[in-house]
Amino acid sequence: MIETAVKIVSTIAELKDIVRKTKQQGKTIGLVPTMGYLHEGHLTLASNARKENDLVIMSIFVNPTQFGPNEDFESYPRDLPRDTKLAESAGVDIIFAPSVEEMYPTDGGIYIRAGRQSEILCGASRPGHFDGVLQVVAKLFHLAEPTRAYFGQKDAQQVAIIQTMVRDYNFPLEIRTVPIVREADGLAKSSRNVYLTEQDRQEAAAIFAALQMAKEEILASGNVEQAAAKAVHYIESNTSGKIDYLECLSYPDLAQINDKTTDVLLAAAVYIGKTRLIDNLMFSLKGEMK
Ligand SMILES: Nc1ncnc2c1ncn2[C@@H]1O[C@H](COP(=O)(O)OP(=O)(O)OP(=O)(O)O)[C@@H](O)[C@H]1O
Ligand SMILES: CC(C)(CO)[C@@H](O)C(=O)[O-]
Ligand code: BAL
Repeated sequence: MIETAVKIVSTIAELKDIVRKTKQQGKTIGLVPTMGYLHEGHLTLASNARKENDLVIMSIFVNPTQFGPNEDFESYPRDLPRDTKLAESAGVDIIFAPSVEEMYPTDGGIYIRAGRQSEILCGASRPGHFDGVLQVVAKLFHLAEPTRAYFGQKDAQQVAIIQTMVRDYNFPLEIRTVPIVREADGLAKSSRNVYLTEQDRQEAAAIFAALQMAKEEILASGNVEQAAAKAVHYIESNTSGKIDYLECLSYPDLAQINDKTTDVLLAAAVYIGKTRLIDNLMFSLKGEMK
C-alpha cells in the first residue's frame, strides 16, 4: 500500500466516477498520458497541466498495442512507487494505472489507423506503432474527458498524428505541447536512457550535437540533403550507433520540403547499443517558428 496524497486509480469505473464528479462541479481536467518511469520531461508536462487545470490526471500505462513483437514491451522500466512520489511533487492529483486487462478486456476487431503522417520516420520502422498510440490515446480521452491533454515535442511525430485525430474526429479538447527537456550535454531525457551503458551514455550526446550542426547548416545554406549527410557522418564517426533515420520534413504535415515550406522537423532515431533513441529539433526556415 502506497501512502500518498496522489490517488492511484486502477479501474475505469473509479476513474469515470471521479471525472463525472469533477465535470459536475464545472472544473477543468488536464490529462498527462505517460508510460511511466518518470523523468523531468514527464514532470514538466504535469507542472504545465497543474498550472492550467483544476484536476490533473496522469496515466501510467505501458501500452502493449504500440509495441512491435520484437520490441521492449516486457523490459520497459516500471516503478509505480517511484513514479507516485515524483508525480506528487509535480502536483498530479490522480494517477490512472490500469492493467492491460482493464484497458483491453475484449477485442472487437475495430481499430484506429493512423494516416499518411505515420508512414515515415518512426512509423516506417515501427509498423502499427501509431495505430496503437491512437488506440490508447483515444480511449484515454474518452475516459478522462480532459479539457487539455499534454504531450512532449520529443515525440513530435506522435503529437502531429494525435493533433490530426483530434481535429478530424472533433475530440472536444485542446492539445498542449512541451519542448524537449534535456540532460546537461543535450541528450533528450527518456525513460529508455536507463538501458544505456556508461559508454552508450557518452556516445548518445552526439545525436543532439549532430542535429544542431545540421540545423545551423540548413539555415545557413538551405541545403537540407548536405546538412543531413554531414549529421549522419558525425553520428557515425562519434558513436558505434546505427542510424535508423535522420530526416528533415515539413511540420506538422510531415511531407517533403518544398518552396512553400516554413516550419520543419529535423528528426533522428539512432540505435546506441541496443537502445533506440529519438530526438528532434523544430524550427522555421523563414525566421522564428509560427
Ligand atoms: N525529454 C522530454 N521532454 C519533454 N517531453 C517528454 C520527454 N520525454 C518524454 N516526453 C513526453 O512524455 C510523454 C510520455 O512519454 P513516455 O512515457 O513514452 O516517455 P519517454 O521518456 O519518451 O519514454 P521512451 O523514450 O522510453 O518512449 C510523451 O508525451 C513524451 O513526448
Ligand atoms: C502517448 C503514450 C502515453 C501512449 O501510450 C505514449 O506513446 C508515450 O508515452 O509517448
Ligand atoms: N514515447 C513513445 C512511446 C514508445 O516508444 O512506444
